[in-house]
Amino acid sequence: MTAQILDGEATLRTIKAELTERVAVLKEQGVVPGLGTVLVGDDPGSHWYVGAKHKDCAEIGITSIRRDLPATASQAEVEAVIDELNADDGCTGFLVQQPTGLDEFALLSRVDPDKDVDGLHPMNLGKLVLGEAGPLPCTPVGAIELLRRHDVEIAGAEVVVVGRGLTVGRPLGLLLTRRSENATVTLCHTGTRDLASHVRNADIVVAAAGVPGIITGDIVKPGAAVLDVGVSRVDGKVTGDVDRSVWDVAGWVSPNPKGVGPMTRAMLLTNIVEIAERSVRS
Ligand SMILES: Nc1nc2c(c(=O)[nH]1)N[C@@H](CN(C=O)c1ccc(C(=O)N[C@@H](CCC(=O)O)C(=O)O)cc1)CN2
Repeated sequence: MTAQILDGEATLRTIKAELTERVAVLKEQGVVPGLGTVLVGDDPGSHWYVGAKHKDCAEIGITSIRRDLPATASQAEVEAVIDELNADDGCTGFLVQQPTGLDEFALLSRVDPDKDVDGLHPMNLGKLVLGEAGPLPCTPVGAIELLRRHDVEIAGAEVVVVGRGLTVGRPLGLLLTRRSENATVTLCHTGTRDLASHVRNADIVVAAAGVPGIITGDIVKPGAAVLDVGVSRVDGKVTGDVDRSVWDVAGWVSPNPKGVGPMTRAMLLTNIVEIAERSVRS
């Protein structure tokens, strides 16, 4: 068996085409959505991600504001830029690219929750826990959208999420257990005693551990959907958590790159457009 591909790049292209039409409608109503990004330091990966986000915006008609700060920037200097974007009417929403090397909880908390396009402000994470509407974190919601758009059944599925980080594992567990998704989730992490026994039972596996090759074919249920969200750099190349042997056993695999990464960008664009649409309605 060779698994089918959960193609994030093709899905990003489809979502961009849908959003281009929604941005055009907003413009007819006098609203031009604008994304702001705050980038601290010289990390090449972060520079690539931020560059890609601005390119995506330009392609669908969203303006963007880029604030790049040196690695020597202090907490207070970054917070001053956040205050500036909070007050800027041309900025529909913005994000602070992670990692910054600074106090990230303080930075996230300082972003106006109504402009939080990453869905990572404590108030918006609280809304997710309470089941209230609000912007959702881009990578976990992107993983779910990737499954949906390839007709992988989520309701009733046994899902194993490997990794308990703030941007992927923890919010993904919350999202998948909402009534709208209705999955049963096991959240595994570095303290899990027998990872293989959990993965063997799963209809859907989401690997976000950042450990290259941690998910191997011998521990995957035949026909399962396996999403590779882990990002490590091995000899300068992006390497995921899913070993090549999984492709011979699984029913679906999201490659890495070109799987969930592009979906993170698609959901960021969606969050910006939704915030702009809400501003028209209110
Ligand atoms: N403020 C945030 N910081 C970070 C987030 C986030 O959601 N918000 N997530 C990651 C990085 N990230 C978005 O910022 C991101 C990751 C991956 C991709 C992507 O398209 N990747 C490509 C490959 C890129 C490469 O070759 O390096 C792919 O998977 O095909 C986009 C955005 C951490 N920080």
